[in-house]
Amino acid sequence: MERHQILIVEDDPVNINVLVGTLRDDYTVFIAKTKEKALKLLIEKKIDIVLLDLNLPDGNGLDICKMVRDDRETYSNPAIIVMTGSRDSDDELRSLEYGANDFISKPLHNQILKARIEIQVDLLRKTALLNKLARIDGLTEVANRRAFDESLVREWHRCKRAGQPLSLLLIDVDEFKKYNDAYGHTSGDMCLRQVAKLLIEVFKRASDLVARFGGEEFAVIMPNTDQKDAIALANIALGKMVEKNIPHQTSSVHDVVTFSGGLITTFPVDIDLTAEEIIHQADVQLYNAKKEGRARIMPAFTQQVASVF
Ligand SMILES: Nc1nc2c(ncn2[C@@H]2O[C@H](COP(=O)(O)OP(=O)(O)OP(=O)(O)O)[C@@H](O)[C@H]2O)c(=O)[nH]1
Repeated sequence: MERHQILIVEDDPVNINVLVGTLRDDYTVFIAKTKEKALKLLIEKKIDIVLLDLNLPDGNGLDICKMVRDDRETYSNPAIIVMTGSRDSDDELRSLEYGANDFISKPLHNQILKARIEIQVDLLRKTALLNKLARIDGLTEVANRRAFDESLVREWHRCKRAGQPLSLLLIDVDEFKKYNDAYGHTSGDMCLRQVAKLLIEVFKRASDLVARFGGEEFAVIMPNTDQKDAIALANIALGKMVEKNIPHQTSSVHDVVTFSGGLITTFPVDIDLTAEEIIHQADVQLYNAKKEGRARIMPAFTQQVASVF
């Protein structure tokens, strides 16, 4: 099971010793005795839980709460449990208002502290699972459109910064309406699952993303992939599709299921394209592939377009 990371923000050596002794067997523990060190660790490490003392030598612990909650891009977004010797209910209220998840009074009771931490860990696990499920297509179990949209924007920014090309392949199963009509919707579903499985097998780099783009359309984001490699991979996928030998007797293209692909490679990388424009250009190539007779990949470099939308 995943070992969670806890950051103890506390300057009292006695408290630190007690906390480390209580937690080190079950968690990876980091210690920050100042606000500054805590913020540094929250940038550098993926911290899951912060145990936060309010009175720190260089300021109030609640400043950390506020900064972390206001800037989720910079800091890891941990669960925060405020610990304080104060019995003041205003402190408790303010902690919660500043984004703390829980508040616990000192002196700490080890078992209660551990139980409170476990509640937060359980919530983190459930949230992570929900986030994952919200990005998966139920039928094919590849990334869904939402995950695709987020990934394309993120990867395109990253490739531009790194001066790398990005290739995008849009795939549409040929004459799929006829397939559904001939073999039934359930067979159609099974066919889409097989296409997804095949794409995952071909586009297997950790940075590649295979997604269901909609209906019988799939998309593959290939960061840091030039046109030559992207064409080669797309053609391997098409070859494997034919090899799968899924009968499609009513297709005018082939007697087995095939697909058409529109491929775009951003080149040069510094042009001012939006993610929507990249999709649009891949879609134009997909249209061309269909027009040219289907069961083929139509590649192109991106062209600067005046306005697409
Ligand atoms: N079985 C199944 N069919 C789907 C699903 N999503 C979309 N479709 C079907 O996919 C078909 C797409 O039809 P069209 O857009 O006309 O395209 P096509 O028949 O593939 O024709 P071309 O793209 O021109 O080759 C429609 O009949 C949709 O009902 C799905 O999840 N399961």
